[in-house]
Amino acid sequence: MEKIIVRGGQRLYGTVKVEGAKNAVLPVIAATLLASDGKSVIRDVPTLSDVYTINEVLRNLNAEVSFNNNTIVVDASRVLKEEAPFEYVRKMRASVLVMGSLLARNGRARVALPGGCAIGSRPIDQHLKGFEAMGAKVKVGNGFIEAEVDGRLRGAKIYLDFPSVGATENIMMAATLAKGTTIIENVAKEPEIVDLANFLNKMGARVKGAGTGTLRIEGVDVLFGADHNIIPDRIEAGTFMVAAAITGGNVLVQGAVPEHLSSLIAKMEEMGVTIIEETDGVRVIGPDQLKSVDIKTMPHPGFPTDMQSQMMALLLRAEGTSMITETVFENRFMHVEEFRRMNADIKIEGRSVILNGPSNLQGAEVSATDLRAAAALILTGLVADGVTRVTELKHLDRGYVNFHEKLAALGADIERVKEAEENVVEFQKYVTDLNA
Ligand SMILES: CC(=O)N[C@H]1[C@@H](OP(=O)(O)OP(=O)(O)OC[C@H]2O[C@@H](n3ccc(=O)[nH]c3=O)[C@H](O)[C@@H]2O)O[C@H](CO)[C@@H](O)[C@@H]1O
Ligand SMILES: C=C(OP(=O)(O)O)C(=O)O
Repeated sequence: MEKIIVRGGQRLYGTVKVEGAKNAVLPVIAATLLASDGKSVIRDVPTLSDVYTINEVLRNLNAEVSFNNNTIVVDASRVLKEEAPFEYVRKMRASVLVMGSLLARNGRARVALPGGCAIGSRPIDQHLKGFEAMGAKVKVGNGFIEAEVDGRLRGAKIYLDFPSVGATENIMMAATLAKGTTIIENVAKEPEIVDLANFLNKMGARVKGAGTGTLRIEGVDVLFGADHNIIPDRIEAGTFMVAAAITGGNVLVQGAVPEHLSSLIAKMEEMGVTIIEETDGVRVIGPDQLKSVDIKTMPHPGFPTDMQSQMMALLLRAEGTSMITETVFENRFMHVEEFRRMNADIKIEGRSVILNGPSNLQGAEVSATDLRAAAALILTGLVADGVTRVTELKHLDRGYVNFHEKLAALGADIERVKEAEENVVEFQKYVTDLNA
């Protein structure tokens, strides 16, 4: 088992570069299946386990995929298969995003039912409602969802009950090759939706309205491979912004796009953090004492749920009482118990968490409950007294490239070890301290 070991107490200084966005690249890779002619070239792709998983999904569907130097090339021009098995969907829920493309290209798709996960039940009823409105027959049974259409999908008017990111993406992809025009209302407005729409339009699709509440998609007969650069990862950027602020450091987060981060910037400024927009990114300077604030997660441009646990780490250090309310996922507070192990003064009340700060944080052995919780626990370790060991790093590797190395380059006392190596590392530290 691997662990990250953090020794608290170092302020972070320097520059960190943001990778391409996980949540943009996954739907873009799924969209490459729509091209029956030509290759797609996707650049600035982060080397994350989720990316390797979706590449495997595509290869199993008979697409040719190569991944070198942060660039993916996909040739989906051969006849595609139609099934994404449970082995992939279990590893990564975003595998369901191939459904819209497959249905549009093949007229049939079979994808394993995702099931619940550590942050909530996460149904996909809104995706399926969209496919049905476009003429597909959807059947759920034996752990699979099967969707089939006679001939081509047909343009339709669809209203989403909630601005679901995945449903917006899946239905948008399906609609690109439908006969006629599709209008989707109450759609998600996340920057990753805009990135996907831009890629689809480069492929020859006609998508309008991305970034607003309504999408209008005129179906076309054929789509072609296209060349595309993925947008910077706003959640990775936000995580390093919190790392700078929590340690009272001064860090330039290179590649961070301020317009994608406006709710986070506003909340951090309310807490007393200095944020400076520079030409190539965002500089974050942490104050000596953070102020408490209240936060409510919402669909974009509201405060992102994917920054909730990292902000919780920051609020543990703030003076006074703060409240965080989670409205996007019904069960995204699993990390609270782990924070408690680090002596956090924190309690759950329904869909909210109340924090009384600043907590006198202590290093402890903690377990990552999901991807962002993994990052949040490591951030807490940066300011806790003593040593923090974080396990279950498979979650971290889904969304962060070389997280501990990037933090170490900024001055953190952090390393990643296999369990057997840990004793050796501890011994080396002991000898170094003795000689100091
Ligand atoms: C790969 C990716 O991009 N993941 C992001 C995406 O996930 P994902 O696309 O799964 O998130 P959604 O926006 O779809 O889900 C938001 C809420 O809507 C509910 N819902 C969703 C679809 C549906 O058919 N029915 C339904 O009830 C979900 O259970 C959840 O409570 O957006 C989330 C919300 O910003 C982020 O946390 C994830 O990091
Ligand atoms: C919840 C997340 O991702 P996913 O939807 O892929 O589980 C996330 O990125 O924080």
